[in-house]
Amino acid sequence: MRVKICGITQPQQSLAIASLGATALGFICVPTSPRYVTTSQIRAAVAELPANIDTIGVFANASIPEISQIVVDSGLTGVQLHGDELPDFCYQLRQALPNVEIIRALRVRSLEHLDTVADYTNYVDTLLLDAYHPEQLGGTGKTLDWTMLEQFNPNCPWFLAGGLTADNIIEALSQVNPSGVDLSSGVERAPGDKDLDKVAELFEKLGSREWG
Ligand SMILES: O=C(O)c1ccccc1N[C@@H]1O[C@H](COP(=O)(O)O)[C@@H](O)[C@H]1O
Repeated sequence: MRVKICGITQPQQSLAIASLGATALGFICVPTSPRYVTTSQIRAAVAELPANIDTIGVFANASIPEISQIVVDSGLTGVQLHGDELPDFCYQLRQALPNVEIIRALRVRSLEHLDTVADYTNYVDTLLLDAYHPEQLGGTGKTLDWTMLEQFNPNCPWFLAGGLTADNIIEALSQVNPSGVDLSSGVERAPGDKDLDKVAELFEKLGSREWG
């Protein structure tokens, strides 16, 4: 299972979190976020990491030239679109960045909202489901109603996100069957400052689940 730890702001933490077992690290490129990092901070973190770690830039309603510039300058392997980006935007981004993973994050308000997922699956590599919050785009610590996702089985891989922690990850995965999980505030001391003990506990829980 892919495990993405998002909202990294400190290069030394990115290496430590990768060593603990993360398969992907996320860097917030949304200027209003308390976890925002600049292109040069991302480049410094990416340079420290082994090549098998996916490095994902998180954007919200940025333009294709802006996203492309940051991806090229920092060496990111993927882009997470966390705003109101439409399927055509994902298609255009794919043309601009053909070798970069495109993850469309959907902030799910209701079961009906899940119907929009089918509009995206032809244009993205991966989906990500996050909880809806009326004032914040992400990193809210709010969980989704997992029972709503019991039958969720899109035509592409998907991450479960939203309020996941070492304490609730096993319960979440007993109800839904994602290709990966994505955690941010649930493994932090403060926004952007990851708690390595919580990250280690997360991987212990995930490891014990894999071995039954
Ligand atoms: O973390 C942020 O500050 C952020 C800002 C703008 C868009 C997305 C953001 N984070 C994403 O939110 C989800 C869930 O976070 P949490 O585990 O509930 O804290 C995650 O995918 C982050 O990438």
